Amino acid sequence: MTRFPSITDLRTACNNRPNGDEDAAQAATARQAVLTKPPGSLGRLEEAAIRLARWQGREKPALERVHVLIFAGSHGVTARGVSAFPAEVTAQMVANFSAGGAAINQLAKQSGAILIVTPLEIERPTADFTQAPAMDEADFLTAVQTGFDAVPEGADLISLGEMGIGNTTAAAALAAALFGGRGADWVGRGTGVDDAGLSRKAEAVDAALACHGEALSDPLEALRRVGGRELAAMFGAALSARQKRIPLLLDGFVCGAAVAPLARLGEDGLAHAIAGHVSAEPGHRKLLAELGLKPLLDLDMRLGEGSGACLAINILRGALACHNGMATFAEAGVSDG
Ligand SMILES: Cc1cc2ncn([C@H]3O[C@H](COP(=O)(O)O)[C@@H](O)[C@H]3O)c2cc1C
Ligand SMILES: O=C(O)c1cccnc1
Repeated sequence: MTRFPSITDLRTACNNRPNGDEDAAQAATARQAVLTKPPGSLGRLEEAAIRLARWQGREKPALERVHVLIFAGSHGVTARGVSAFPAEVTAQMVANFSAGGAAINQLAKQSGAILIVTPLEIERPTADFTQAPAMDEADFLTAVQTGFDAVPEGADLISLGEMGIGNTTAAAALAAALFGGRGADWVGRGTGVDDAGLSRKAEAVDAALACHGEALSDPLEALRRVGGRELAAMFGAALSARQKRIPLLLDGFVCGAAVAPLARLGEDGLAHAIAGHVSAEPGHRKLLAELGLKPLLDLDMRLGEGSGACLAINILRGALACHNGMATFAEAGVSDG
């Protein structure tokens, strides 16, 4: 069992990044070339099937055990008026998830996935990161460990998501820490703040950058100082999926920012990840460009909860239905040009 009693242990674990199965990827690539269609005509569905093959370690991947993991956390930065909704909504939405009433409940059911919601001390907000680190080391490591442990051995796919009022501001601060720029370059309207709210978000990010300074050049420190518990948990889950060689489906801006430290710790850090969608939060498109990821869907969604990723499971199912079920030119007696 992997444990992170200290940041040093976590740092060491982050260097354990097994590669995918190149033989399985080669076999899947060869199979795509002989299926009854013009080469490349299924576009990015072909790429997706090959990526699933690489990380599941088999020529014909499956999506039987798909887990949607949602993490929830509360944010001290909400005191700065950075969300259109009050901080209590986080706990209220966690109750709504349990009752089955949220968008993610419907989408998880519809996509044939198992939904697991993990609240991370939602009654205890992080510190306001414009003035102090959001989490102390123990708090941070507990959140990362919780996310790490939430990934089951033998899953076919892990799809990530979050709930946490104020967390688009944390995501913007983290993106600025990791990729440069100021608050105004990364903030968006989140739940729907007005122009004054948008300015307060940019100011909060700039204040955080000034407060933490050089410490933010370390990706793990950036996540601890300006992230949040649910972001740390998503990071832990992404690391765990990598170590278990399970493909990972990413949601929107908050999810993307949370796992981005893995890409900063090593160039191939997110090699097992697929971007489910691009959210309407403007920073997300920039973030995906920085990460070199192309989203499967672009539907102007800006909900979070893992909703965009969960919808994209259906696209992956389509990709695999073709990849696994189609006849080859030889089998069907179709002339292959
Ligand atoms: C009812 C409701 C349900 C949600 N589900 C996800 N979010 C999303 O909105 C929040 C981030 O936006 P901001 O940074 O503006 O607070 C996160 O909780 C995110 O998951 C929701 C927000 C609300 C209000
Ligand atoms: O893209 C996201 O992750 C997002 C956007 C708006 C609100 N919550 C999350």
